[in-house]
Formats: sequence, C-alpha cells, structure tokens
Amino acid sequence: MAASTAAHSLLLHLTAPRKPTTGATPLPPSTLRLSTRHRLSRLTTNCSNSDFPNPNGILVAPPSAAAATSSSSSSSSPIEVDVATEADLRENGFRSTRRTKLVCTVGPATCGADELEALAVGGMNVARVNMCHGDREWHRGVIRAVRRLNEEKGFAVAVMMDTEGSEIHMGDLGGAAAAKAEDGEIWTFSVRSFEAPPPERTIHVNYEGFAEDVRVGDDLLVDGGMARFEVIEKLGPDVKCLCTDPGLLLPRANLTFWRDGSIVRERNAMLPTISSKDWLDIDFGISEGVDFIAVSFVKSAEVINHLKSYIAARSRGGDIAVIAKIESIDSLKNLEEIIRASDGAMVARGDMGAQIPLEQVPSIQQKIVKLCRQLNKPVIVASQLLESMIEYPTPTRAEVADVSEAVRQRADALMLSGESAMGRYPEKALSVLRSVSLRIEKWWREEKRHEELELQDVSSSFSDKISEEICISAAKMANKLEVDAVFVYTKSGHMASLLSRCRPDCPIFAFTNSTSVRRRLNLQWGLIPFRLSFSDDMESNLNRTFSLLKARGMIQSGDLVIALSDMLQSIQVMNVP
Ligand SMILES: Nc1ncnc2c1ncn2[C@@H]1O[C@H](COP(=O)(O)OP(=O)(O)OP(=O)(O)O)[C@@H](O)[C@H]1O
Ligand SMILES: CC(=O)C(=O)O
Ligand SMILES: [K+]
Ligand SMILES: [Mg+2]
Repeated sequence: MAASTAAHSLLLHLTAPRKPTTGATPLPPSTLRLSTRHRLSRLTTNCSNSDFPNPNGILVAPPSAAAATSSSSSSSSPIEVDVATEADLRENGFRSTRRTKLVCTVGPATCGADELEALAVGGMNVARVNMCHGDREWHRGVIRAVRRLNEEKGFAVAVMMDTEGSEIHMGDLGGAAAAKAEDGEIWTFSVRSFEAPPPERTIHVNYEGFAEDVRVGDDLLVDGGMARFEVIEKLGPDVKCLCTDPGLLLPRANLTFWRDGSIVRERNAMLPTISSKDWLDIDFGISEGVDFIAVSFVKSAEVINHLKSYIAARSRGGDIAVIAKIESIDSLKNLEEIIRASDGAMVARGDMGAQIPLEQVPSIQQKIVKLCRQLNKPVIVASQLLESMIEYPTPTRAEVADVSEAVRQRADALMLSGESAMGRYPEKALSVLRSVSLRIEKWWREEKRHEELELQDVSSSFSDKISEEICISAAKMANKLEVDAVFVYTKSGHMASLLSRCRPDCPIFAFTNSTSVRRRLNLQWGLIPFRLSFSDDMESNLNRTFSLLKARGMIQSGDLVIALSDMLQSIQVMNVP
C-alpha cells in the first residue's frame, strides 16, 4: 500500500464506555447448541471397511452422519466460520476459546468419514497425511473426504501433506504391521528388494549406499533406539546384524548408524531432501489443492526456496504454505535461514530424537518455538505428545506435563501422530490436547503472565513496519483495556499473523475474503478465521460484521472490540452497538 500519511494516521475512536461484563456471550435460548461432548460420544465407532475409499478413491459418509450435522454450512452465507469454532465460541464465551491449534495425523484409525467428522467436531484444525504411509488412492480419498466435510458440514479443516523425504529407512515389512526383534537374534538388513513376504528376519533398506557405508562394529538404531543392532558381517548387499536391544520394528522405520558414539551421516548428506517420489507426491498435493506441504529432513533454506518457486509456478495464486520440518542435525545448523525461508516450522521430535541426544530435545524445542515467533512463522510441536494413548484411554502425567509445556511456550499448534493415525483412542487423545490447552491458556491469562518478549523487527518495507507496530500496539491495548476481541480485516492474512505473534489475551477474529487464506490461518495461535467479503470502507465493514455476528449470537451489544485492517492501517476501539 502507498505510504501516505493520511492512511497511516491512527484512528482512536473510543465511542462508548466499556460495559461491565465478563466477555462470555450467553447463548440465545433459541439457538441450537452443538455440544462437542455429545457429538464425541455419538461418534465412537472405529474405521470399518466401508469407510475406506471406494474404488474411485471417495470416502462415503453414511446418511445418518449427514443428517445429524448442523445446517450452518451453506457456502452462500455472508459470513462463514467453521461450526466447531462457533460451538467453542458459544460454549466457552470468546475470552475462553482455545488459542492453541490442533493438527491430527489421519491414518487407518481415522480415515472413515465418521471418524474424520468426529475429529473435526473435536477441534482438529489441520488434518495431516503422511506420504510415508498409504498409497495415492488412499491419500486422495482422505483429502477429498476432508474437503467434503468442510463443504457439506461447515468445517474449515486445512490439509497438510507431509513428504516422505529420503533419509534412510526400512521397507514396509511386506505388509506386516510390525516385527519383533529379540536380544541375540541375527537379522539381515539388505539393499536388495524382496517379494512380499520377505525372508524371515530380513529387512529391506531404501538407501543404495547402505551396505558400502556401514562398517563392522557400527551400531544400527531403529527409530532412534526403539531397537538396536550391531553390524557383525557384510556380505555384498546384505549386512548381518546382532540385536543388542530388543524392540518393535515398525514399517518404514527410520534407520541411523553410529560409530564411536557419533551418528554417521556423511552419506545422508548426499541424499536429496526432496526425492523423486516426493516430487510426484508434491505434484499430487498441488493438484489436490492441499493447504500446507511439510518438508521432511530439510537441510537448508535452498530446498525451501526451490519448492516455493515450484509451487508458485504451478498452483494458481501459489497459495500452498511450506512448512519446514526441523528433525535433522543439518536443519539445526541452518535453523534461522530455514525458518526465514519457510511459511512455518514443525519441531519434529521423533526423528530429531534419533539424531541428537534426547536430553537436548526440550531446549531445542523451546529455541525453535521462540525463533518462529520472532520471525512471525507458525510453529507446530510434534511427536509422542500422548504416545501412551495409542494403547490406553488416559495419558500419563508426564505426557500431560509435556503438552502443557508446549502450550506454555505458546506454540501455535500441537500435533497428534500415531495417537490419531493408528491408535485406539484418537478422539480421546484430541480431547486431552483440547482440555489441556484450554486449562493452561486460562491459567496463563489469570496469572497475567504476559511475558515481556521483545519482538524483533520482521518487516521488509516501511508499510509493513507500520502494520507491525499497529499490531504490537493493538495487542498491548487489548490487554490493558481488557477488550473482548480484536477484529482484523486482512486480504492476505499477514496482518492477522502479525497480531497472532503478539499473543494477546483476547481472541483475534480474522476476516478474510479468501477461503484458502482462511484455511491457512487455522494453524496460527489465537486466530478465529472468518470468510467475509469486505470493502475498503471500514465503517461499513464493521457495521456489517457486527450485525452478522450479533445475528449468529457470537457477539453482543456492549462487547468491547479493537478493529484493525490492512487496507486502512488504523486502530479503532469501540463497543459493539
Ligand atoms: N496413512 C497411513 N497408513 C498406515 N499407517 C499410518 C498412516 N499414517 C500414519 N500411520 C501409522 O502411524 C504412525 C505414526 O505416524 P507418523 O505420521 O508420525 O509417522 P512416522 O512414520 O512416525 O514418521 P514421520 O517422521 O514422517 O512422522 C506410523 O508409524 C504408522 O504406523
Ligand atoms: C513428525 C516427524 O516427522 C517426526 O517427529 O519425526
Ligand atoms: K513424513
Ligand atoms: Mg520425521
């Protein structure tokens, strides 16, 4: 926008005295309440065969689920907010809506239409599909089922595709769910391909140079220590290994080898971050219109820049966000340049814990979360948050503490992996993330723990700098005046993310006219994304928004609101008329 002085002047309209309220918006008696708990208890069936993609790759929703869902999903509605957020707003009042976003990995336990819907009702903001597992038709079925859920039932769940990457990993065990390695057994790790099922105690390794690179005496770790082997003999393409730490081998588990206490990774560095299979998956993701592509084992900013220009050239509007997964030693070395180049980052603790000593993972997590906030990039904390819930219906105390710590660090999002992909209690795990997030966020607000984090300058132009300062001031004012919400009208979503970065006490209602921007904002802390067409006239935008939201029972006369827009760089403070 042009740097005209008039446009930059701060408009401070304090139009009416603050009403003595609480912020919680009571539900009009006539309004249908979509109770998360009821929906959750109704939808507890497991993924049955009929829920998997039909031969056309389409997941079929049983008619009962469709009939039972709220009717507020019409895409012709003048203002759209997803039904799960609307229920949260009505149930908790807007000062208490959940700020931390939730990502769920979809797998065999959750690919059915009913299970996906239960996750959406339970607060899933982003559905992740991991290209390490499942085939093209399966992924297509899941992505389309999520889209259909959004269109037909009024959710706004974004889709994240996570690439396989080309680190060294085992084959798929010929279809077996797992294999158990016992102490003292001899297993063969081989670069040869086998017909399924492979010979007993034989594991295919995806990396051609494997047999050349390992040496007798090296330690071979499966998934960072789920099982451990010692290399005892090399026979051409085959490497004989003695199991020294028994454990479960899962399909496509990650392999690292260690020599004299250090990970051997010279050769890994030769592997491309994005393999040829990944490029095909990325083409597929672009054609299916995913919202995020998470890149596994990023080593440098270069690969992110390359992918971003590839996407920009191929997808209309280049509106797929690229998330850098921080999970290798190289990514830690080049952390800042990688995060600067990306649209967001993931602390991928699973593989990270296989490459660095475990006791370093917590401090690195905190460092990445802080850095992402400084650089205004959303950050996801991932892996093993509620690992025990793959098998058990309640988490361990330690897991709850881990989730709490990520929420306390004010990460944008938390992610479920195996818990939602193949666990026995996906919805329960999601509800633990939800309730722990709500509780810790509330505690934070009650204790008035606004950390005085000095936010560094991220803007690249004077106009951006003004937006940034406006957001910082608006967030401070919001806390001091105890406003009920900040409204931000934003075309690109940038001003909304600048506000989110300030982590204000009140929620941020982000109005955007683009459906894809709205879905992407789903990943960012504290943002409640709405789709709304708006004009350059703030007065009329505000009046229209107030009447639409009042009609939906989402705000009330007297609520105190701060409004910002990225067209007219301004701050307005007002009571809802
Ligand atoms: N599409 C799928 N089909 C079958 N199993 C899946 C699928 N997605 C995930 N899983 C199962 O859930 C587990 C956890 O999922 P997750 O996505 O975290 O994968 P991962 O293999 O640990 O690797 P990554 O490092 O890429 O996250 C996997 O190990 C796998 O057993
Ligand atoms: C999520 C992921 O890739 C990891 O934790 O390794
Ligand atoms: K992956
Ligand atoms: Mg990983």
